[in-house]
Amino acid sequence: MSLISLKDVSVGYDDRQKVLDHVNLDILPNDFIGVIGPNGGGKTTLVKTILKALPYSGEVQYSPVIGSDGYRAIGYLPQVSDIDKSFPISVCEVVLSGLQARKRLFGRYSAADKAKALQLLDLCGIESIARRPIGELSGGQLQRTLLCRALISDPKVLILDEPANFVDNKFEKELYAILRQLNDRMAIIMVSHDLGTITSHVKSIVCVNRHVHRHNSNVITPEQLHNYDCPIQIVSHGTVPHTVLEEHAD
Ligand SMILES: Nc1ncnc2c1ncn2[C@@H]1O[C@H](COP(=O)(O)OP(=O)(O)OP(=O)(O)O)[C@@H](O)[C@H]1O
Repeated sequence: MSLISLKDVSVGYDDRQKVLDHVNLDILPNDFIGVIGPNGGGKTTLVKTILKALPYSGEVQYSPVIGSDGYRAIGYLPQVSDIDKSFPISVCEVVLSGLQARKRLFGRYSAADKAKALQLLDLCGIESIARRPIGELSGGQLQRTLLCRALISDPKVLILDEPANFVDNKFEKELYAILRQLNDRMAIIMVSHDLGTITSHVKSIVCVNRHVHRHNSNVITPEQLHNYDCPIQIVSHGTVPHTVLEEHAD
């Protein structure tokens, strides 16, 4: 059964062309989806629509497991550039804020909540900076902090928007190992421009370029790439095999 179901969903920011056009997509338990597409193709818009954070037409249905507002059941790691680092709050407080409804920032936390936050910070290798204000963090430290915040409510769906931006190669490897473990108990949706890397970690691929196509495999064939309206560049890392595809016209 789907955890989240998008039915005939369209989104536009103004009267110009739709950014997402008649999208149908199901998110299933234990999915590990890589969301790829050209710059401006609508990947972040798709994620925000799944979170019901944007006006849309059509239906975004949450299963009873997710609840009516998705609060707690959907963990979200936004792009680091979306975060206001001038806000006077510590790393630990940011992580704990993942237990609050999105509209509230501060609340009372139990000793167990705080222990959980420290455990997650330890998992991500940043327990030593738990008290540091977020204004003093590097991009990679902030990224890890936001990952802990997304995980503290034990979500059923974890959504990551470009999680490997800013993190170093070492933590990127650790991150994928952590995600593999988490995938045993939660669906994961990961936006990335780095097609070569994500195809070796995800189970399925969703291509977004105004339209959305889901491929239930982590291998993309040249035929499937016809769904894009632009040339594709594939970047290879280390031992990840890469394929160079011809430019296609449509
Ligand atoms: N708040 C907004 N107001 C108006 N237009 C927007 C807004 N957010 C996004 N857009 C436009 O919607 C389109 C899709 O943007 P979106 O950020 O979803 O794409 P993306 O695939 O995530 O891009 P990128 O790979 O560059 O992060 C772009 O043309 C963008 O300019």
